[in-house]
Amino acid sequence: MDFFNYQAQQLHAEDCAVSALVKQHGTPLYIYSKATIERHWHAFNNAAGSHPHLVCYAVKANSNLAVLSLMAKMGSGFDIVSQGELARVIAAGGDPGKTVFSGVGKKSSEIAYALKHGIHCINIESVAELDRIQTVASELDIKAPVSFRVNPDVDAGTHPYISTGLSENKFGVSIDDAEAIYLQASKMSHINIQGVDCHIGSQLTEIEPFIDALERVLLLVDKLAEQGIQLSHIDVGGGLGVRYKDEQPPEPADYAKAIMEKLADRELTVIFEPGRAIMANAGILVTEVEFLKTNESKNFAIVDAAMNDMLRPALYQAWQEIIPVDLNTSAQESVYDIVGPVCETGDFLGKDRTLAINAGDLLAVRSAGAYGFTMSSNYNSRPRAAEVMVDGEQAHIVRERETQEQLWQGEKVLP
Ligand SMILES: Cc1ncc(COP(=O)(O)O)c(C=O)c1O
Ligand SMILES: N[C@@H](CCCC[NH3+])C(=O)O
Repeated sequence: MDFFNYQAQQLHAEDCAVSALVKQHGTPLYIYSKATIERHWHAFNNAAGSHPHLVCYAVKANSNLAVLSLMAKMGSGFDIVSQGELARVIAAGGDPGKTVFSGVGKKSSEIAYALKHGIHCINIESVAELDRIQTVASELDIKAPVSFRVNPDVDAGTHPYISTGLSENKFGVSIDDAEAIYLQASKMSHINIQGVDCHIGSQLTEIEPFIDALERVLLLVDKLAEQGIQLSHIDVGGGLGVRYKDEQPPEPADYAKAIMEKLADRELTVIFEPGRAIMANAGILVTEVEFLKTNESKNFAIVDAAMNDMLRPALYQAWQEIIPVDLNTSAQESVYDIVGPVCETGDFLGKDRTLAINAGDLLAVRSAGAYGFTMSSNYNSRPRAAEVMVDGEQAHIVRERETQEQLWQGEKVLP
C-alpha cells in the first residue's frame, strides 16, 4: 500500500492534499508519512519474531526529532555515528541503552559522552579505536560494552560509493584479523565484549551478499567460542535496498526471515540497523517549477529545489521518480532535465523525464525520506527546506524552513 497517491487527480500524502500543504508551508518541502514509517518499522520488528532482537534504526537516514520520537515510541533502538546523533536520540526520548555507536572516527569526547549516557554497545572499527576506548573507559571507571565491526570482504553489488564490506573500504577490521583482536580486547581491563557487527553497504537488492557475510561472521563467532569468548549479540547492520525505479529488493520481512533462519538455533540477540528501508519511501520532496527553458539540445525545468536540498542525484547519479502534484493539466508532454538554481552543472534532480508541465506547477521527488534532508546543506546560501509529517488528515510541521538570519548564525565579522 502506498500512502502517497492521487485522489481526484491530486497527489496526496495520506489524506492531506500536497498542494494544500505547499500553500501553507511553501517549497521546497519535505513531506513524510507517519503511517508508512510505522508500517516499515513493524515489518522488520515482526519478521524477527520471538527470537530476541532489536531494530536499531540508522539515524543518519533521517534524523528529524519527530521521526526519532516516533521510532522511540514504537520501542525502536538506534544506530548512531556521532555524538550529535546520540544527542538527537536523547532529545527525542530515545533510549541510549538501546543504541549502538558505529563509525570509523569516533573522538575521545564522543566515546566519553556515549559511555556516560549508558550506550548499549560501541561498534569498534580498528585496533587504535579499541585502545582509545580502553583509555576513555578507564578514566571514567566504566567497562565499555563493545563489539567489533568486521569487514567480511563481500561484494555487496551496490554503488561503489556506498559499498562498505570490501577489503579496500575503510570500514571495520578485517575478518582475518578479528580473532586476534578479540583475544587482545578480552584481556583489557575496561572492555566488555558483547558482540560482533557487520554492515556491508547500502541499497542492496539481493539477499545473497547478506547471507554470505553472515556465514563468514558466524564462523568467527564459533572460533571465538572455542577460545572462551562468548558473544551475546550479532549486529547484522543495515543496507536493505528499496525500489527507486525498477529494482526488486527483497521485502523487509523476507530479508529478516532469511537472516533469522541462519540464527534461529543460536543464543544471540540479533540487531538490525535499517535506515533507507524504513524511511526512503516514507517521504517526498515537493518543488515548484520556476521556469521552462529550452536550448538547442535540451529542455530544462528549472525548479526551486536543488542539490543542496537533495544531493543523491548529483552525488551518485541516483535516479528518483519525479511526478506532478496535479495531474489535471493542459500542458503538452516534453522531455526535461529537472534542474535546480545552484550554480553547478551537476545540480540536477532528474534527467530526461517526460512530463506535461507549466511554470508554476508542483513536482514531487519520490523516495526522498532517507538521505534527503540529512544530506542537505546551505550551499549557495540557500536556507534548508521545511519538513512536515502527515498523519491521516493531519499535518504537523516538524521543522520550520530556515530563515535568512540562520544562514549566518555564529559568524562574526572582523572588528
Ligand atoms: C553502520 C551502518 N549501519 C546502518 C546503516 C544504514 O544503512 P541503510 O540505510 O542502507 O539501511 C549504515 C549506512 O549505510 C551504516 O553505515
Ligand atoms: N547516503 C547514501 C547511503 C550511504 C549510507 C550510509 N552508510 C545514499 O543516499 O544512498
